[in-house]
Amino acid sequence: MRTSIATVCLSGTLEEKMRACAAAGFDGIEIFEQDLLVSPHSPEDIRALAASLGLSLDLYQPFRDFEGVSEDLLEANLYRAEAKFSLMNRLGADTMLVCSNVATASIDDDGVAASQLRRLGEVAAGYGIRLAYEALAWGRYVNDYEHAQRIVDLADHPNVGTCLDSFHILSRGADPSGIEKIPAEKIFFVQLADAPELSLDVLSWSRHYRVFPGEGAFDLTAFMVHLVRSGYNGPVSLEVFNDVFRQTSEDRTAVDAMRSLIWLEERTSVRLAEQNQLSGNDAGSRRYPMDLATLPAVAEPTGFNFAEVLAEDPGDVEGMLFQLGFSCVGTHRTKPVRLWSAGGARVIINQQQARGLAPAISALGLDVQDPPAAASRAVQLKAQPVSRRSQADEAVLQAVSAPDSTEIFLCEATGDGTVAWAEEFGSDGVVEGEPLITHIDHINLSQPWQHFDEAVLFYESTLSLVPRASQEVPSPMGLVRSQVMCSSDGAVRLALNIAPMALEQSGSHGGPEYPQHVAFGCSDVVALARQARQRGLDFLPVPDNYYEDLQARFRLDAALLENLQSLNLLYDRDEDGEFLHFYTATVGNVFFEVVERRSRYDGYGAPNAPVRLASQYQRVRSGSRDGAS
Ligand SMILES: O=C(O)c1ccc(O)c(O)c1
Ligand SMILES: [Mg+2]
Repeated sequence: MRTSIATVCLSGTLEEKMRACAAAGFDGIEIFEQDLLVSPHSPEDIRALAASLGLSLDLYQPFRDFEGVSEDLLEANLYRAEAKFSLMNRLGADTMLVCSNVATASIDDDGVAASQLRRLGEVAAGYGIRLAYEALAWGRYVNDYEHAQRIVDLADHPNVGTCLDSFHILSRGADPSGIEKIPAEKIFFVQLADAPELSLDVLSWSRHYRVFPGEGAFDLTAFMVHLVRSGYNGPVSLEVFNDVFRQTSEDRTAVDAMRSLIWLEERTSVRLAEQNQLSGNDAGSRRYPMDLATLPAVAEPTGFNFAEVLAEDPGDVEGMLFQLGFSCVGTHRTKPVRLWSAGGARVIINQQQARGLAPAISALGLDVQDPPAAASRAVQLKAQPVSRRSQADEAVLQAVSAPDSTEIFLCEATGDGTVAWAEEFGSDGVVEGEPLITHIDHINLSQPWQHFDEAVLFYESTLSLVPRASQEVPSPMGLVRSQVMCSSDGAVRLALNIAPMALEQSGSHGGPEYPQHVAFGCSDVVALARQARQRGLDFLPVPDNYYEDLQARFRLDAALLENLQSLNLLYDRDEDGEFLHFYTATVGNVFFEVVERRSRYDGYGAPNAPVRLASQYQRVRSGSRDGAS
């Protein structure tokens, strides 16, 4: 599949955008006219730059408000078009996007629109240029791709074809299966964009909220399946108007964009094979002109192998682990790194390269079936491989860096509770006795607001974690958007939170910049909390108002309520079961949670999240670990 991207997707100058597209691995680009108009470089310079970067100039766009106009206006429009055709000849671009008229059309007649497009096609032919006619979802008379196609058919000129844009088609709820009926040679160009579900006028939705495939709610895989079946084999181009992408690093956005397209290509190939099998076609013998690349298929992760906290001075964090019932299993034989363990939960405390750093979650390990295949898939999806110094005889660990810079280690699942690498700590990683903590239940990673969509796409495409419904949690610093990403059996759960901006700024007055946490699963949270209290654990305090409300909502047994309140435990209940949990104080940028899931409770105590955020905020404000409790 030939990949392309519109320059309008990215921030920066035209030159910066082009370099970012090339570095991310795109085959070509669409030049958005505005980017050229404001550039100090001549069309010839841009042509030469594209050639030196190995980028084809697949499209020049947009040409607006052409068809359905009076004869006077048509003359002016043809004059305007001819200027663009000669410009395109200088650029070396041979396809121009003509979008349906939104402003100046006065004649609602397909015959008129078609004959005017035909005249434009005749002029274009003289310049060797093809016109791709696109129905904008808010076009005056033409806003539907099948309507645009009827006009292209009527125009009946070899230089006049269609541009399909998934946003305009899917935002209006149109059925994309009609794409298969369009002759492939009449599809001159294809643009892809996804979008979140929003109730908004379609123009504002399109201009501000488009996202890359896989980051929104549209079924772009189905769209692509119809496109492949049509026989189309031209560029598949991303055209994403997004307020955030336009103001953040173009290099980073281009990589996010490329990841979305590689992943879409894979899912399309898988969906096509499934559908061919269902309909009795032999998938292998069924050939379409478009070649679809695949990725190493990997099974979803089966559990957390470890969490790692980086800290220059880890005393407080290790103290909390001890208070929670963890034991120090050993120190690494060559590095200032210790392994702490309780049941199947392992926490690595790493003092290497931690100078000046407050404690923070730096890495997590996932159990996977085939670590090299999982790492190779992630790297093909543009994840940065992580290299860590290791001795010749140490286990080779596969790892990649997530967009939030957490390092994700892909570890071999052993199934018996041991881990091979623990040997380097002089142990098999299992501690004596029966700790109440059994495993890592979930890990919560704060995400800078501008990289949230990228993070969700990353974790879903590279690790096969599936997003659950997202939540909005009120906090004193603003609304916190929370997105859980989960393996299907819940063995791996990541909770991604947008860090509100106020929290970012709180770093300047000594508070946590992006506090993140590890939640441990436990078999008896009341007993564990009692033991932790005896050992002097600093619990996150919970206000009395919370317990009054809890009683009003759940009519708890008096003894349970007393237990909860005296131990700073939080509580939730739904049709599936009950959830009891507590939080520790925050040290640097990290804190811990302990949870007990009763029956089949599958959530995270969402109604309690505002209580936690407010209590943490109180502590940051009061500037002491004792807070206002
Ligand atoms: O929003 C617009 O005007 C616009 C312009 C060109 C396109 O290809 C498009 O999909 C939208
Ligand atoms: Mg478009």
